[in-house]
Amino acid sequence: MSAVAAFPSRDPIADESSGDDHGSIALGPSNAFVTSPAVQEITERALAYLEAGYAVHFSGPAGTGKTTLAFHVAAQLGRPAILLHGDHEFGSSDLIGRESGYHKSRVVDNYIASVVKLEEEGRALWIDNRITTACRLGHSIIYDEFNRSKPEANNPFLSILSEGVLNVPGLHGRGEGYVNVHPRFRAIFTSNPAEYAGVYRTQDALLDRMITLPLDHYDRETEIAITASKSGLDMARAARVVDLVRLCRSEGADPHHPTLRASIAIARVLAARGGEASLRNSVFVWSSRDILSQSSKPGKSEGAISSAFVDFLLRRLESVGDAAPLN
Ligand SMILES: Nc1ncnc2c1ncn2[C@@H]1O[C@H](COP(=O)(O)OP(=O)(O)OP(=O)(O)O)[C@@H](O)[C@H]1O
Repeated sequence: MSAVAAFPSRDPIADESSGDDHGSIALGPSNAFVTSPAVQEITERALAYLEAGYAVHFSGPAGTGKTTLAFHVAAQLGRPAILLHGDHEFGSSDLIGRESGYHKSRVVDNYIASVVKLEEEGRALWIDNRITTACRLGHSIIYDEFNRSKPEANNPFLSILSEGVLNVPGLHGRGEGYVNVHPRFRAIFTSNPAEYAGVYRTQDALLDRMITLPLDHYDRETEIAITASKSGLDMARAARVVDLVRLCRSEGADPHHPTLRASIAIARVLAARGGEASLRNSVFVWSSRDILSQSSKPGKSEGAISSAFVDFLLRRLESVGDAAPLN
């Protein structure tokens, strides 16, 4: 376990700025962030691509640590970051900006007493949205679950990522129709697999403009370290919890459920209520049954995890004691 160390220091979101920067946040490292060889390796690959000027995309099933990793990597870039969550109601204007009202000014020129000149100027007001702000100021964008937005809403990224230019149609009339992307602008995307509910298939042209790093569930050691760090449970009991959840993934109908979130949830209950991670502790038994059966897909009987199945796995785990994990 010594290879897995907690990343020291402050909270992930250290500072929230306001004003012109449209909600950029200053990111710092988190006390609870766990780094392990697996986490370090993927972080280094992502940073290498970002530093070379590419956008990075973490794709993978739910609960594989994509969002947490995106924040961690963005923090290493040392720039303010803007967070966006994919949303099927987004249109491009939600990302790049929109007209907002009308600015009217009236000039009365009575410099020469006998001549009164009236000039009226009208101009639509433009409000930058988050992508435009990030492009102008060279901030980083974390676009979480970007494929929950309709593909056409994400079209502004096509020219940003290939030509370094953001096309802002609303500003065309006043000679500002294009924003040159600041050289320090970077984008980190995350996505869930296309077969998930509420997720759109991404246009190939956009995928072609980013470097995709597929994430899977972390190795056992990393999952134990994260579970212990997020719950406050000791490593030995966190290991039992993680073994149960991993066994459930490998023996159950869905290799992606339950996730690390279930390990963290069981571990938190155990940390709060106390007792060992064994069949002899009713807290461990009922929390495992409740949390693992919740983690099966709601409304779907196929792949559902029954209490009887959880009990069966608990007995298997008990039978090996502290011996090598079953999975
Ligand atoms: N390196 C890490 N250190 C500490 N906690 C972590 C780490 N990686 C993941 N976690 C924790 O694991 C859980 C799942 O991680 P996260 O939300 O990043 O996954 P995700 O892949 O983005 O999930 P989803 O696709 O469902 O949004 C969270 O509670 C998160 O805090």
